[in-house]
Amino acid sequence: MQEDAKHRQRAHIARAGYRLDDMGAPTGGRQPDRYSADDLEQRRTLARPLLELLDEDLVPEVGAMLRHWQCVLVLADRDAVILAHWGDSRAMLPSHEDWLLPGAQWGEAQIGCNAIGTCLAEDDALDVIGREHTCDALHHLAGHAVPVRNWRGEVDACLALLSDPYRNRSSRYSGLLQVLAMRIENGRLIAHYRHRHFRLTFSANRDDIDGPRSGLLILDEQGQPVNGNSRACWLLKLEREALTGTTIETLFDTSWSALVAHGNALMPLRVAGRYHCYGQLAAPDRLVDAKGASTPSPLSALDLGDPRLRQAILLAERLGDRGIAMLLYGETGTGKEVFVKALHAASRRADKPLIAINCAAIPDALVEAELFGYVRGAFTGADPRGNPGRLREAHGGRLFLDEIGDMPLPVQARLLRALQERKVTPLGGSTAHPVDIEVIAATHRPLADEVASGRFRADLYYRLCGVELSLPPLRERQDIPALVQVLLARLMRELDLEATQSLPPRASPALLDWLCRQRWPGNIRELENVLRVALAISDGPLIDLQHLPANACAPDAYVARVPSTVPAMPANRPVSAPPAFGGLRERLAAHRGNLSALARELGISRTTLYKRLREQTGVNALG
Ligand SMILES: Nc1ncnc2c1ncn2[C@@H]1O[C@H](COP(=O)(O)OP(=O)(O)OP(=O)(O)O)[C@@H](O)[C@H]1O
Repeated sequence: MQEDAKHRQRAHIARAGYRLDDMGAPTGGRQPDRYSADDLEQRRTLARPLLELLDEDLVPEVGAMLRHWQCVLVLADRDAVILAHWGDSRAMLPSHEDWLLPGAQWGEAQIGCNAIGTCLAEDDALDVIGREHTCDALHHLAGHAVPVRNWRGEVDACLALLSDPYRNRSSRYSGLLQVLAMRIENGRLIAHYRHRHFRLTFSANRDDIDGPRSGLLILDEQGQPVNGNSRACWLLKLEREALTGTTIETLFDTSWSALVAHGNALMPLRVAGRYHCYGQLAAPDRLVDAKGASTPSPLSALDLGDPRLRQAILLAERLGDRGIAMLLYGETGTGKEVFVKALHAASRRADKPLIAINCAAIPDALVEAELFGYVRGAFTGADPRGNPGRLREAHGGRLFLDEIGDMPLPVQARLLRALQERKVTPLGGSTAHPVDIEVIAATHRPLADEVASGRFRADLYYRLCGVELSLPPLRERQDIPALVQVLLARLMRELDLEATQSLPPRASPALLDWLCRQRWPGNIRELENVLRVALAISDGPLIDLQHLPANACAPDAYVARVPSTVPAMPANRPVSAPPAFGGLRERLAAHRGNLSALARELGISRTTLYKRLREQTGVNALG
């Protein structure tokens, strides 16, 4: 086994030599190149969950060990760029200090054979000691590195321990790195699947079933394996991709129902008739939740690092269950609906209905019936069976009144009464039905202005506005790189590219820079559309400027879609800056009246488009 490891190690270093011969190996003692502060910031933003996991959980546990061993723990990203380091930098020669600064590039192309760059090139754990380094400046260094995997099993970072070769304790360093890498891989898998999937951990050692060295399989609700950690693949002698083609029965000589019947108790298993082990099943958090255990809020999943969005999330988390009406501000496409769904899912009413009504999308004459319902035969054209209305449908749960500013004045008076009395009387009826609902309303324009101009009732405004939350426009968000990554991962699933593309899509630094500088009148919806096309055009995992759709390619043309007079947003107060949608009727004609196609082109929702058409032309675009 040890011989095997030595052989692999020699093979890695030999292959590095061939690669470097091809590239023209750098030698000497020059300082490593460093990325600019902006680029580094983007890289650190993308790696934020990983950095937090290390900072908050792992490093505090191993910090004493690092000090005792006088070594430095280093995290580098997929491109071998140093993101952070911890520990005792006395392990390094003083002349090495710059080599550890965040942004330093340890790729083979930059500094030749070294633990970090070569580990990432080989996708395998590796030691590079003393003179095995290409650069003489590193001859007084011992490096040990392991690849770090994401939930898909792909290497997206590298952890290394660096020390003085005379203090080097190779086997201990490698052991520690392996445990850290396994904990990271397991943590990322669990975080990704925890809400909807079962987790089966298995190990020959019953006392170590919770340990990082146990196999971990992710199973869907029918018990079908969908993913697993590297250890599970090794124990089951399967490639990760092959897991989805197996069943519990073939893997463990037991049935899914037998596993479920054991609940979360430890149970003996046999790995495909070969050897005995122990297994333990954990239910999805969604199911555990129902039994009262606490899980992270789905709202916090929206927090990618923007301070204003974080403030809205914190407020919503604190006040979501206190019966306080909330008024949500945000331009079109900033994610108001996504936010409300997450808020509801995070609240105590999560298993009760969330009923949404878009006041802008319903003809004025029907809003009242839609909200309050009607009895049989209340008016011509009504459903002969009557209709309970949206307020009663939301009973026990939450009512989301989107585009509240468009609610007709007479309906506002009725809504106020219903909210105060907590009772609803359907149109044409005489019985008042009690309703218990939380209310959240959303608007893209300041409701206070609507009140001042007499288009919105002041008393209803105060009733709805227990607390104001605002979602920042995309152009002001500070977490665009992280959001791009989230959107790319989702679009990859949506476009079904997972089967054909093994690496997760990644935006190039140039593209991220460009995306961060746009005005985005259609906000996240528009960004999503641009990325959807770019992902479809690109034929590999790296999405770059040349993959942008034609209308976005020329940055000037793209920015010019929004007049330069668009006012800057005040820091804390979201004000709608409606994009310039001139010539809508002509554009609609060009799409042969297809509203969805035009909405897609403009990066706005169909509802917003419909409203803009009404505002511009005074004509009902649908009719
Ligand atoms: N945090 C997020 N992560 C990923 N996608 C998001 C996020 N927020 C919004 N989106 C996406 O952006 C698009 C617009 O979101 P949403 O419909 O919630 O915005 P909105 O503010 O309600 O828009 P409108 O006012 O036009 O109805 C959707 O496709 C949604 O999936």
